[in-house]
Amino acid sequence: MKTAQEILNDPFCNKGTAFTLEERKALNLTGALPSVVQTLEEQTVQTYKEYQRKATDLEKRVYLMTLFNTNRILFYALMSRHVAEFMPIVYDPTVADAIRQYDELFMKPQDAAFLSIDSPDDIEQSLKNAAGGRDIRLIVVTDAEEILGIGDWGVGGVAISIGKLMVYTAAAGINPNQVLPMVLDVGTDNPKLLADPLYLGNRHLRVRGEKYYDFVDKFVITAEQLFPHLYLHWEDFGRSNAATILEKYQDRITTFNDDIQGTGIVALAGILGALNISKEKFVDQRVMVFGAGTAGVGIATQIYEEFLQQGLSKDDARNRIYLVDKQGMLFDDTVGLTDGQKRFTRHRAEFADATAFTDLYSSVKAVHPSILIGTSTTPHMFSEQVVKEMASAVNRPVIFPLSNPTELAEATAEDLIRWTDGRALVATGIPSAPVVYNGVTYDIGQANNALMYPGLGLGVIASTAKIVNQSLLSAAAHALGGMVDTSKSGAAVLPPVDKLTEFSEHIAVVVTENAIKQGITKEKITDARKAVENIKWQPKYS
Ligand SMILES: NC(=O)c1ccc[n+]([C@@H]2O[C@H](COP(=O)([O-])OP(=O)(O)OC[C@H]3O[C@@H](n4cnc5c(N)ncnc54)[C@H](O)[C@@H]3O)[C@@H](O)[C@H]2O)c1
Ligand SMILES: O=C(O)C[C@H](O)C(=O)O
Ligand SMILES: [Mn+2]
Repeated sequence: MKTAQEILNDPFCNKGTAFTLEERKALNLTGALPSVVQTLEEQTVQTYKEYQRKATDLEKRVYLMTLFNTNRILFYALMSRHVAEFMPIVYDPTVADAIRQYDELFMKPQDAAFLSIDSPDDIEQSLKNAAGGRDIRLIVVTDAEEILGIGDWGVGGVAISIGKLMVYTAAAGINPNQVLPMVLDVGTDNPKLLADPLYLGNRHLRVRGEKYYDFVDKFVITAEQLFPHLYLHWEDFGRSNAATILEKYQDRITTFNDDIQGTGIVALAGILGALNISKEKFVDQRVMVFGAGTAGVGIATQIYEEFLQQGLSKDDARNRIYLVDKQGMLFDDTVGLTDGQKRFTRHRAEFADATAFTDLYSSVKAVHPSILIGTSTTPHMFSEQVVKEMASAVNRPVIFPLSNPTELAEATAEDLIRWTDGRALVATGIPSAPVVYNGVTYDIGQANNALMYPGLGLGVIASTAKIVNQSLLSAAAHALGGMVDTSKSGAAVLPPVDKLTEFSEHIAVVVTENAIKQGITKEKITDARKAVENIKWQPKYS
């Protein structure tokens, strides 16, 4: 039998003051708690009051993490009542501050697994230790080379895995007893961390090449053996490794890259929502993606797939997509292209003066895209000049500055609405307040993969899908893209985050139906809605 201290210090079974008198007696907790017995509701009132007293977002976050480490049911009961308010605190953008200060703020590992490339023989035992005998169904793993847009943060990047999983549970009811946040500590190329005496990770440069891929492979094989029902989510890997890893595993195991695929489908959903409002046709759009890295190429891929689905030939689909990166517009003879970029390059012969397109403005001027997406990690690049040039040729320009966190966004929603005289259909990566312009209130959708991955994940797990393929991703994008209120002027292109739990469940059901239809489920599932409802976890004391 566990001691009082073991029970009260285990966030998975601690109820704190909600232990009834009978439970206290049976579990040897009598006298180990103040005498009043509270309900879960009363506990959420108390903790929310205390939360509101915290002065800064980082203090709020530290408080919530303490609650998370103390009583997981109470944490999720509270978060489920305040999803939209807590998202920017436990997740983006405040998670970026927590990652930058990981070593200074460190108190507890928050049930994460830390795998070190310096001791690959410890992988199995480390995973077992972190799982503690739990039946793990979902891992979010990062190697932290490209955290949001803030670069390499080494072992501290584990906080993004933890944050993503908090959203999985709060939004979609993924059972928190069945998840494992992880970091692959393969070193860091961040000179600040390498020189910091407080740094908690491996103090050497990133290991690359064969040794890195062998380590990743050993992790995947071991995790698949230990956890036979695993859904493996990759987060914030660097530009070259992210795509290589996804391509290696996506046809073999149930796996997903959030930055490539999650971002691709949320951007597509936002575009479908925008076109519902403008009443324009998808196949008529010209798309420019600025910042053609992991997310940018992922978005281009989903848009390309949608063009194909809507009847365009491969060539016609490609011809509607333009990538712009540091070199300017990407052509087939551009130096330093990634494999992903090569799929969407243009021919210089298409333009009279193609040598001139070395920046975003000249590229926009040449093409006049109807859709402009930013995943460049570079703030202010959607300048007044760029936006006005685009808007001079397009009636309802669709403009999504998606770089995170806040300070890296290519533009603010407010500027975009103002510069286009209210014509732009805008979504941003981080939450944006509504913009009031000329008497109209413009609600701004949040095109963050957090709108998609929880529902997709719930559907994948509920359906026991063997793989996450293009059909499943498209189904998820369409499930979300159809949910805009087109009747109201100034409507957002995506549904609001305070409806996240509702639409995540809808996405999950659609994904499950799709997996059943494709015949890619491991178990025989017939009723999609029931399968989803059956696995949804609720934050309630048993
Ligand atoms: N909203 C979302 O859901 C979401 C999802 C994923 C990524 N993102 C954001 O997108 C950004 C990129 O993430 P990533 O994982 O693709 O990173 P990445 O490093 O893979 O890609 C960034 C790309 O931008 C290019 N770039 C850098 N500076 C540039 C400049 N001045 N001009 C043009 N291109 C430039 C780089 O060369 C690279 O190709 C980040 O800020 C991230 O937070 C947002
Ligand atoms: O983490 C986010 O907010 C979205 C995305 O995965 C990113 O890397 O920016
Ligand atoms: Mn990410």
